[in-house]
Amino acid sequence: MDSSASPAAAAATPAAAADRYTYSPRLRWQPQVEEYFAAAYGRDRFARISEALAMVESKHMKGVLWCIRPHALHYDSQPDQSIKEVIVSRKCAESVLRGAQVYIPGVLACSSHVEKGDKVAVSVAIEQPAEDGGWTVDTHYEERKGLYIGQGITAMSRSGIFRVPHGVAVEMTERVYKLPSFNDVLEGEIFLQNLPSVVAARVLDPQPGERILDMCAAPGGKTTAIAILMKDQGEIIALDRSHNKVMDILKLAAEMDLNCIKAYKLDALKSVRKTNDAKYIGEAGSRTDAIVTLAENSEPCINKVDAGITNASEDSSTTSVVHTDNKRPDDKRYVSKADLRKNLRRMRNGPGRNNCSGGRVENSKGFLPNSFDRVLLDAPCSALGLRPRLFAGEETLESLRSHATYQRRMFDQAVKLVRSGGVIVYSTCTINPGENEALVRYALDKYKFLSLGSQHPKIGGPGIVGSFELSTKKYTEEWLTEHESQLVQRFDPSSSLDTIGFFIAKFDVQILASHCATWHYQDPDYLS
Ligand SMILES: C[S@@+](CC[C@H](N)C(=O)[O-])C[C@H]1O[C@@H](n2cnc3c(N)ncnc32)[C@H](O)[C@@H]1O
Repeated sequence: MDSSASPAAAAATPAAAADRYTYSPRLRWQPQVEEYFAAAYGRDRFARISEALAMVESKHMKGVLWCIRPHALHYDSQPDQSIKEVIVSRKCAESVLRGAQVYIPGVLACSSHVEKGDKVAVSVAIEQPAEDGGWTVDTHYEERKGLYIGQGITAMSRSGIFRVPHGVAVEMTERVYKLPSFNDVLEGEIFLQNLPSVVAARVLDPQPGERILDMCAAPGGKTTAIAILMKDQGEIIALDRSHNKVMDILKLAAEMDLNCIKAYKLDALKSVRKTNDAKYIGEAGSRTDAIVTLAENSEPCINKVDAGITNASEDSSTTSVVHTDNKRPDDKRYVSKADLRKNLRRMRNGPGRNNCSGGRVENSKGFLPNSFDRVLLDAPCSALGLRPRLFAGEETLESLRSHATYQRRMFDQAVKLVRSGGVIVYSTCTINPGENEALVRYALDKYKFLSLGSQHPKIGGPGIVGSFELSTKKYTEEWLTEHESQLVQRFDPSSSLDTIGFFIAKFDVQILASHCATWHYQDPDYLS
C-alpha cells in the first residue's frame, strides 16, 4: 500500500471528466497468449470475448434473466471542490464490481484531505506494460479513463485508511453495476450458481441411489445440485484438497439439509486408493487391467451394500481377500478390517454432516477402481472464463500448459475410478482450449473405451476444431474434429447468453461384454 500516493488531479473540463468517469476497461494479455487465443477463436471473436470478460455476466434466476450493463455514473463533487478519489487494487475492484465494499487492504491511494464521511470516486489501478517487458501498477497513472467503478462514502479519514490494517474503507453508494445483494437471503433455501454450473450437474445426469464422485468439489455448488437431482438418495463423495474448503462443502450440505453428501479432504491426484494389488491397475490405457482389479477387489458402494449385505459385511469372512500373485499364496493382501468397520460405523451413523465434528474433516485414503457410477471432474483451471476479470497478463503459454498437465493427471484418476458403463463429466471455467478441447483429444486418444456422449441440456455452443502450432514449431496442440466439436458444449462469454466462459465434455465409458460378470457384484438388483 502506498500511503503517500495521491491520485492524479481531477480532469480539467466537464467533458474530460465525463469521459474519465466511465467503465470500459481493456483486458490485457501476454502477447503470446493473445496470439494463441486469436488463432483459436479468430481475432474478432477473441476481441469480443476479451471485452465481455471485463464485464459482469448476466444473472439467471428461476428462469429469469437479470441482464446487467454498466451504467454511466455522474460523479458530482461539491461545487468548487476538486474530486476526491480512492484508487483500489484490481482484485479489490473485481470484488466491488460483484457487490462488495472497499476494504482497507484493497486501497492503493487516496486523495489528500479526505475525511470520514466524504463522497469519493472509486477507480481501479490495473497493471500496465512496463519498460522491461513486464507489468507495473502505477497509482499515479494519469489516464485512468474508463476505470471508474463507482462512488461511496469513506468510513474513515485518509490517515485512518493508511493506518488501520482491516475494515471497510469506503461504503459503496453507487456502482457501475447495480447488482442486487443476495447475502443471507433465504439461507439454505437458495444457493446462487451461474448457469453453466447448473448445466454441468444436469449433464452428469445423476440418478437416485447411485454412487457419484465429485473430485474437486468445494465450495460444493455442483455437489449440492447433484444431490438435489438425486433426491438426496444415494451417495456423493465430494473431495477437495483444502481442509477449510471441505468444511465449506459440509456446511453448505448441512444448510441445505442434504444427507447423501460425504466430504473428504483428499488430493484428487491420489484419489485411487493404493492397495497392494496396485500393480494390476496398470496405466489404465487398457480397460481390462482396471476391471481385473475390480473383480478381485471390489468396494461396493455403500447404498448398494445397504440394499443387501449390511450385516454380513461385519463378518470377517467377507473381508476382501486379494491374491496379488497366484504363484505366492502366502502373499495375500487384506483390505484393512479397521477401514471396513469404520465404513460400517459411518453407514449406521448416516452420512453428511456426521463427517464434520468439532471443525475437523475426515481425510480419505482414496477409493477403489471402478467404484463410482459417475464422476464429475470440475477441474481447477486457469479460470480465464470468470468475470469480471480486469487483467489476464499473468498467464503465459507455459502456465496454461501446466494447468493442462495437472488436469490430465486428474482425468487419469477419474478414468480409473468410474465403472464400466459409467459416465465422466469434465468441466472448467476457462476459455483456454488447451484445458478444454485438448483434454478431450488426450482422453479420446488415450482411452479407446471412452466416447463423447450427447449432453442434456445443451445450450452452449460447439467446441473448437483443428489444432494450434506455435510458430517455433516446438509445440502443437490438437483440438477436436467437426463431429466431436458438436458433442461438447462451450459457453462463450461474448454470446447472447452472457455467462462466464465454461466448458463441458461428457464421456461415456464403454461396457465391455467380456467383463459383464464383474458388474453383477455392483448391480443393486443382484444385491437385493
Ligand atoms: C473449480 S473449483 C471447484 C468448484 C466446485 N466444483 C463447485 O461447483 O462449487 C476447483 C476446486 O479444486 C480444488 N483442488 C485443486 N487441486 C486439487 C487437488 N489436487 N485435489 C482436490 N481438490 C483440488 C480447489 O481447492 C477448488 O476448490
